[in-house]
Amino acid sequence: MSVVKKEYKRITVKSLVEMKQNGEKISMLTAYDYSMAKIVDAANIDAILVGDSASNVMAGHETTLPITLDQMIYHASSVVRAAKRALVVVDIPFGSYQSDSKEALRSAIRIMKESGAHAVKVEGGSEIKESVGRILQAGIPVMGHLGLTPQSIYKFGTYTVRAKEEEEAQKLKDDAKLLEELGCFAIVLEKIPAKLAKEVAESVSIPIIGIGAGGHVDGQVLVVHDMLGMTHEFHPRFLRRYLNLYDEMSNAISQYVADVKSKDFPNDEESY
Ligand SMILES: Nc1nc(=O)c2c([nH]1)NC[C@@H]1CN(c3ccc(C(=O)N[C@@H](CCC(=O)O)C(=O)O)cc3)CN21
Ligand SMILES: CC(C)C(=O)C(=O)O
Ligand SMILES: [Mg+2]
Repeated sequence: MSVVKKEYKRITVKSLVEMKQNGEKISMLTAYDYSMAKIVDAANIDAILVGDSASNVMAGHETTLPITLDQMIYHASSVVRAAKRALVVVDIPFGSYQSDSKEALRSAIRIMKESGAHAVKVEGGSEIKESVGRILQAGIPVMGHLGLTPQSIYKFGTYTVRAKEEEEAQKLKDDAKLLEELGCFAIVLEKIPAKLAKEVAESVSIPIIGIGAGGHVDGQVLVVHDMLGMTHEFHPRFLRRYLNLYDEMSNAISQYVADVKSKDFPNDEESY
């Protein structure tokens, strides 16, 4: 009997750029652990984001600020072991790239070396251009992130739609151009008007991946726990829920508790 090994064609940063050129939309979801990443990868997702939203979803923090570089590397290495096909992108966490470009490069190198991921993502535009440039010079692909940038939540105070006013919209457009010129392979645009996101997507040649940025961009990203309905208290307008896993899991776990209490579990067939 011959063992047929399943062949996967790895998605690369180049594949994503080609997908934009061919008008094929890019699908991206987060994952923070091996079991979830296995499922996401096997469903033919194009890219997996090891988001610093792990700070909220995995660790229960109020914001993305507390998660550390070591913790991101732990999540990323678990995801990399599962992902056979998807491109794996890792958020550099707050505090690991803002001080200076050397620190930024050191953080990016640690992520690439210790997790085996394929690219990093950073929040911001002109403020971090030296850091982005330096990481790119080392041969590490960088994804940008503009619009609602959760690592600077305390500067804004709210998670409302960004760049509704002309001045902020113009800065966002300039930042997108700058990130493209620096050599970023893609940009996430979070929670901005669809019209502005469309303009940006049409003005740059690198893929624009939206979350709450409308349908006229090159791809979409969501937090996987949100679209599966595990974070049932979170319901922004941009979120489409494909399952209500919170309810399904609650019911299953309640049933297990009841079965143990009533001595229904385990039965003879489940015993030795
Ligand atoms: N589970 C989860 N999903 C995410 O998409 C996500 C995280 N966590 N953590 C990091 C950031 C934070 N993000 C957010 C947070 C809040 C809204 C939001 O729309 N919140 C309110 C509205 C707030 C307002 O208008 O003032 C809402 O409608 O739920 C959007 C994206 C996106 N990221
Ligand atoms: C929401 C996405 C884009 C993200 O940055 C994250 O999950 O951390
Ligand atoms: Mg993030």
